[in-house]
Amino acid sequence: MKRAMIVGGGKGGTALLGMMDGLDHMEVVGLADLDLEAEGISVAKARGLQTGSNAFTLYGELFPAPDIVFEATGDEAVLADLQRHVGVQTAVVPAHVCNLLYQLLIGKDELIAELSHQERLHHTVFQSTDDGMIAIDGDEKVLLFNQAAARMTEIDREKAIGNLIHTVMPESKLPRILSTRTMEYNQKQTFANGRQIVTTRIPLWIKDNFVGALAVFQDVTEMMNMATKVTDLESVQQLLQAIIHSSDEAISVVNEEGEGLMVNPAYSRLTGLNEQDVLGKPATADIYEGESMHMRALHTRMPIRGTQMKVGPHKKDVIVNVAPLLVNGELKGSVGVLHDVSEIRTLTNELEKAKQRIRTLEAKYTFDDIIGSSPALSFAKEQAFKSAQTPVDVLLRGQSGTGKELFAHAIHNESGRRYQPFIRVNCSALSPALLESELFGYEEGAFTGAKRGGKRGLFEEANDGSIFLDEIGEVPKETQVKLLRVLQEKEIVRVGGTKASTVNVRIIAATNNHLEEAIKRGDFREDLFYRLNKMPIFIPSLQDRREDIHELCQYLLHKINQAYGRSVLTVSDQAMQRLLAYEWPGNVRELENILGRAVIHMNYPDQELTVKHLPPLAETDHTYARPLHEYGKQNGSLAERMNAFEQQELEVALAEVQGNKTAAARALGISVRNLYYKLEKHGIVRKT
Ligand SMILES: Nc1ncnc2c1ncn2[C@@H]1O[C@H](COP(=O)(O)OP(=O)(O)OP(=O)(O)O)[C@@H](O)[C@H]1O
Repeated sequence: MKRAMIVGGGKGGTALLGMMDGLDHMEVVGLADLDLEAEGISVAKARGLQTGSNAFTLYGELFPAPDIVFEATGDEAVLADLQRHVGVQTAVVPAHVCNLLYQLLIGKDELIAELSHQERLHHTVFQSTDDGMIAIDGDEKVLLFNQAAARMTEIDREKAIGNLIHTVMPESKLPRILSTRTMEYNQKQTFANGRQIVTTRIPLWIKDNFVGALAVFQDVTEMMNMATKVTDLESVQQLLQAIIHSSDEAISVVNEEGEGLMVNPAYSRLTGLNEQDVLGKPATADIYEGESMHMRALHTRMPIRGTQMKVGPHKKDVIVNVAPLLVNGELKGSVGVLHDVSEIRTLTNELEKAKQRIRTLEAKYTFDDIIGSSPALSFAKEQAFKSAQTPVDVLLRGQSGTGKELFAHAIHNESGRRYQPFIRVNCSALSPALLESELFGYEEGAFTGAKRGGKRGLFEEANDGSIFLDEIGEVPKETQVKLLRVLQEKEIVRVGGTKASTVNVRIIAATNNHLEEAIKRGDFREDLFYRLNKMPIFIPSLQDRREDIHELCQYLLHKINQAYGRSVLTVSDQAMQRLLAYEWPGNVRELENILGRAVIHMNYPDQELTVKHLPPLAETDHTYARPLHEYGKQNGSLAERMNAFEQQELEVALAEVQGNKTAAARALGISVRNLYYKLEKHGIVRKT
């Protein structure tokens, strides 16, 4: 058995020590190394071998002396000296052989032990962590694939381990680390199944040896989704804020505690308070006078509308609407909208003005709406049309329902005052006292119940426009004086007042009364009559213009169809005969009523109005423009027949000259006075 000594306690020496364990013919007796802490020294000591830092010393101490000295990559010069002085056999083991030996004998075991140790450690860590971990060796084989990795990649662990990473996970970037050997921190990656991860890729070194690469990663899919949602929420919030900010309504929002959360620029403009003054402050911060409606809304969880209060340093009068903010039934705060009362006042004034303008539009008819082309009606229209062009006051005379109001509208609309007010007053509909205060207005305190500040009268309201005094014959005598004053002086005096004020109003009066008789009875002032009667226009009664009945029927049926949603187009010949034969004491209004009633009696799809639809009409003796020869066939005394003839002649003569009495009297060869007498006798005046 040969005795050997090893010089060098590094990897080479350690490797030689291990290798010689298995040799039968050689025994290691000592190991020298300058570094007494070297690995080989520790192993040698553990085996009870002699050790030392100096090869010469150790050689001398070893007895019997060794037969051979091995230099394991140590100092070859030392070895040569040793051989020369001591005469011992020496051998140099080259460095790469030493490394190989180490790898083979010790390093490999150690690596395996290390790996298995690490694997155990890793196994515990790997499997218990939520982080995914994948490790590959230098050949790209999967060494580690923990449960979290399997869950995130949806790849079976058993199928992954031992296989090449790119066959298991083609998208893996770990092979890159094998070539770069550089760590990659927090890299974003998307797996084949769509899950998003953030991974850190680590090169694996064991001692100086590069052995593979490890990836440690977290699934951030949920986080990314959350982040998107948060971003969405943020943009919704931004959108809401932008809406609130762009609103012209003053808005304030408080949280569930009643602390200011948001106000918009309109709020600041109205209250004079900015964000710093209210945000995070109690809801009462902006109130100068009144109770906080925010707090009440939060307390009651009910909206509150129309509360008046004063806000801000300028004590602005506002009306507040507040509503609680409930999200899924949970109270989140309250939102308030403030309205400037002064703005509301302005709006009210505007509304009043608009109302007045609408009232002027109440003069809705024009001459085109006056239907009929009979000479009598055409004459009246002509007169009215002409007078419309002048400022003259007009007196419309005619039976009830002949269209006097229609004429009044048409005159106003044809005049230069068409864009100014048109006020209609029915003088018979108001009590004498009320009529006077309505027409002329009153001063404050004029009577009990008079409004503070007094009230404008209708003449004042109609200033620059026209006033239509319907049923002028019904005006009480006391008021007639005042009317005369307006007509003559264009001045009014309010009830209870003394001061006269000027008005610029055209008067269009109407009556179906025989005013001349009223004068005789003392009921109507003569001076007023003559003043009004400067421009009288006689509207012919319907029985005096039966030729218009056809045209009127068409027009009125159209009007009724529109009102009742019907489509009646014609009147049968027989029904028309009936209508033509009737006396029409109620004139066009009565015709409209009769047709309306008939249409109601018709079945829905019927388009022709026949006799059966007509309500009973009182037959009349007055036949219109009956041919002369037919008079001979009439019954009655000569006086009666002459009477009827005279009436017929008067009517024809009047119609031919469009109601002009002077012309009619001339045509008949009688005086105007006599004509009036005869018209009166036959009741024709009342009708025209
Ligand atoms: N020529 C006409 N063309 C069309 N409709 C007419 C005509 N005349 C009268 N009417 C209609 O007959 C109805 C009565 O007319 P209006 O009120 O003008 O008569 P009036 O003479 O003022 O009556 P009253 O003296 O009773 O106030 C209204 O519906 C009106 O539209």
